[in-house]
Amino acid sequence: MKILTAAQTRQADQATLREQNISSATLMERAAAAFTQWLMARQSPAEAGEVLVFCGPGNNGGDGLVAARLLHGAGYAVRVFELPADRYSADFEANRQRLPAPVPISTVRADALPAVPPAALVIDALFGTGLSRPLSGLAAALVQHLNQAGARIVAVDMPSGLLADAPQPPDSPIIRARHTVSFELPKLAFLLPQNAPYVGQWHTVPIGLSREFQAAADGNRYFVDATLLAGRLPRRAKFGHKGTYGHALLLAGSRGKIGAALLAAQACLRSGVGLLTVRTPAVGYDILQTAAPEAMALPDSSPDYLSELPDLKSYSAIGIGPGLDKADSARQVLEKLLRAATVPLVVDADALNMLGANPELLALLPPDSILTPHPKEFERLAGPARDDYHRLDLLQEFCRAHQCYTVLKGAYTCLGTPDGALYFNSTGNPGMATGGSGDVLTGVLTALRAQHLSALDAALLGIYAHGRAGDLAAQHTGEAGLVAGDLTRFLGPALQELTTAEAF
Ligand SMILES: NC(=O)C1=CN([C@@H]2O[C@H](COP(=O)(O)OP(=O)(O)OC[C@H]3O[C@@H](n4cnc5c(N)ncnc54)[C@H](O)[C@@H]3O)[C@@H](O)[C@H]2O)[C@@H](O)CC1
Ligand SMILES: [K+]
Repeated sequence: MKILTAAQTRQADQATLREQNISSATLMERAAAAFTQWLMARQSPAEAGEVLVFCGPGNNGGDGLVAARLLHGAGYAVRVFELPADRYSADFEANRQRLPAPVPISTVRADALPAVPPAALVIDALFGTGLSRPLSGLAAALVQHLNQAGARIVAVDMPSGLLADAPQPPDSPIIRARHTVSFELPKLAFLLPQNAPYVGQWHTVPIGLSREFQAAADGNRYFVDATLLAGRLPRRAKFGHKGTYGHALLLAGSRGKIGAALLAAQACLRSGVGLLTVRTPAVGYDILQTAAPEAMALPDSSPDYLSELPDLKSYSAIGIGPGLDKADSARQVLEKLLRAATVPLVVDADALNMLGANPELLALLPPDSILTPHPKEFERLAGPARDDYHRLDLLQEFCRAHQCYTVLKGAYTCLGTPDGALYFNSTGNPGMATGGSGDVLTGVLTALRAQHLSALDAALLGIYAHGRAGDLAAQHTGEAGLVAGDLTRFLGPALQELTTAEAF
């Protein structure tokens, strides 16, 4: 799905009203009802305790007023507090009128901020996508007051004070929500680590926003879900043979890091490749032949580090990096590979660090290569980022400048493309923050590229299936117990879920 900006969200709102011939009040009722249902499914009136709804002057506040009415109707103990303002939105005014008389409503005053018991449930409906600048004055004081109260906060659409798609100055007052319940689509802000203390866990609830508008909207930021991947992974052909599914080469491993080569190899084998050859230093030969008998091993003459580039003519894709170490001989192998390769490359780990240390090599990257840095490796490639937003700018610039695909690994792994698009992955869990996870990803991506998928399809399917394998594995191991080898076991089911169904 697309990630819309705050301005586009407003336009989507208007398009929905026109398309469905409904009033803005109806859409607000629908949105607030979806929010309320989400809340009621998780907190009974007894569990919620006193529900304090804080409303700003716009439509976010209007959502809060509708939620207050619906919660009161369902037996929750509700109080409403509104921010003083010169002007309230029309739908705010209308819903203030509709608030049932037993629900107390008061105006927030700077000299007497309302008491917020720690056991209360706070609904933050102060500001949503209409926020145009950091909060100041009474709104800022109220946000700080609410954050300090220690009560559970559930934010409507956005934690108030956070901008949907732009950074704000450090120390701007922002609600620290435990949950943020947003409408239809996630906001860019939710996907960046620096905003996690404010957003808490985020959820989306459907409100029937115009599909046509979403499909046609300009923009190059996407949230990678199963719908976006539909049709990208073909079924295997009945009369296919191992030659149909490509021959991958992995250049990986060094003494003490043969495990990285092995994990990449196992992941590659589990991702549908027809044939796999692994080039390791001689120390890896017996290990690979024993632990991954399906792969062919092609040992280097050097015992501990790669030193020679093998003949490349048999391979349909090549992955380099896992466990390589920073030996000079391995750097020379990388350079020779960059000069010689005519097939897609996947570049990871120490191979990326070598590119960072020798930026002139970046010019040799074959077009449509996929790079898979974590943020530290990316910093070595593209320089330091001021914040998470600036890192995305650097990612776009880097991919454009080097005409490559870059998978910036993290909680919402972000794929940058040569044309400047950003794709945020939706799968995965913190259990995957463990040694070897990245080696597995390199194996998956190399396998998908070897099978002649485009760089975009391979990268999207690869990051999603890798995270999904992590989610399936964690159902068995828990997050803390997850090791990278578990991922390889669940790649098959993860890819199967994505495989295009046979048309009738
Ligand atoms: N787009 C959608 O799909 C829907 C949006 N709805 C709600 O409408 C919200 C957007 O409503 P609005 O556009 O009215 O915007 P908001 O309610 O987010 O805020 C706008 C109000 O805040 C004031 N304001 C903005 N920045 C401020 C600042 N820094 N300090 C003090 N005041 C400030 C504005 O003057 C205006 O009065 C969404 O977040 C959502 O909660 C729903 O009701 C219906 C569906
Ligand atoms: K809010």
